[in-house]
Amino acid sequence: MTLRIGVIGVGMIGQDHIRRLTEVLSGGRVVAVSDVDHDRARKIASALPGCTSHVTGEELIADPNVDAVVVTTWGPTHEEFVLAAIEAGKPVFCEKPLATTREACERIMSAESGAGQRLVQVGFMRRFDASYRALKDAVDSGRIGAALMMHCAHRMPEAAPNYTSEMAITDCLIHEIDLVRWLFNDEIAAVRVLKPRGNSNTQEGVDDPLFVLIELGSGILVDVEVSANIRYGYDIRGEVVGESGTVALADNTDVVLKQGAHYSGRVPSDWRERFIRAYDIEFQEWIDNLAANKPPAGPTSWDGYAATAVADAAIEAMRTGNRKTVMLATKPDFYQD
Ligand SMILES: NC(=O)c1ccc[n+]([C@@H]2O[C@H](COP(=O)([O-])OP(=O)(O)OC[C@H]3O[C@@H](n4cnc5c(N)ncnc54)[C@H](O)[C@@H]3O)[C@@H](O)[C@H]2O)c1
Ligand SMILES: O[C@H]1[C@H](O)[C@@H](O)[C@H](O)[C@@H](O)[C@H]1O
Repeated sequence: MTLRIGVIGVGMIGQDHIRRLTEVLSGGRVVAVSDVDHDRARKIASALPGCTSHVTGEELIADPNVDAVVVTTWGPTHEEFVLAAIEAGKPVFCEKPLATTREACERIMSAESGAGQRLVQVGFMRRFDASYRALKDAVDSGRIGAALMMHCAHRMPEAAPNYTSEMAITDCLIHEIDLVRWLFNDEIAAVRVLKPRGNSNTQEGVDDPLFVLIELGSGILVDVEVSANIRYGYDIRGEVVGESGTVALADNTDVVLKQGAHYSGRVPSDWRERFIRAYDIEFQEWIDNLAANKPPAGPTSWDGYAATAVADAAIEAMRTGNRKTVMLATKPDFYQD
């Protein structure tokens, strides 16, 4: 059976996901699209066989030909579409963030648990990345002893013109927030945000880079550099320091060139290149689970909530310069593994 998928929001990542669902993966087909930019939606639909363009996301969700929904609109609009999909009883894959406030995430969790079935998966694709999975295997194997610290870097070559200091947290750091919760199977207890000397490549009024210190419940400390305008490429780094060894993500280059007494490799140009396989695996597993009538097995609404709650705390920490404790609700039984 082919899963008939509707995509709401056909901008950069929406189009990239449509490409993979159409050209790379099996078992799914994009049958409907929608975007506030109606012309863009119509254009995308006309290039896909048997695809309808809907004027609103709600119309798309109500379309009886749509079995499952992908939400790739701007963050503040995610809540309404995720809630509408839950209301319609349709599985929904929502790009990060699940929603932009913790209250909105709570409303989603309450609607989903009220519906009595897991319908939501959040697009934290690093959990599906081969390098991060190998990093987790190494940590879980105990070969480096207990993990004590982690150093991360989230480096982008050039921020979009609408980039703000808050987006460094809600759009970028949110990946590390989810990642360390998953990697160490623990919740984040507190966060601090420091502002190093500013990068002169960055727009006036934007704090870039940021240096973030995350404390996990177990006492593991994680530092994250978020650099939005580092020019040389899109570079995602991570090294876990254990009691008797370290394990780090390797550089993602296919070859190392040695020439003229130098060696070099490729640095990805953006997230599409760096995580291309992770997104493929994320979506193939999502389709396969739904086709087998199983609930989605990726990041849940609880994960989306926890990440947004930590991001809220980090924004407050950035504003005040102080350490901010993270207050999480009790994890509902519905989301216990
Ligand atoms: N997981 C990742 O690595 C990753 C990468 C990029 C983007 N994202 C997330 O995906 C989402 C989209 O990002 P993007 O870079 O594609 O942005 P984008 O601006 O390129 O595309 C967003 C699209 O949504 C449309 N849209 C906005 N509000 C809408 C609404 N109410 N109804 C219908 N359409 C609407 C816009 O017109 C636009 O076409 C964001 O939440 C972003 O954080 C995740
Ligand atoms: O929206 C993008 C995307 O989520 C990328 O994965 C992340 O590295 C970028 O920082 C962010 O701006």
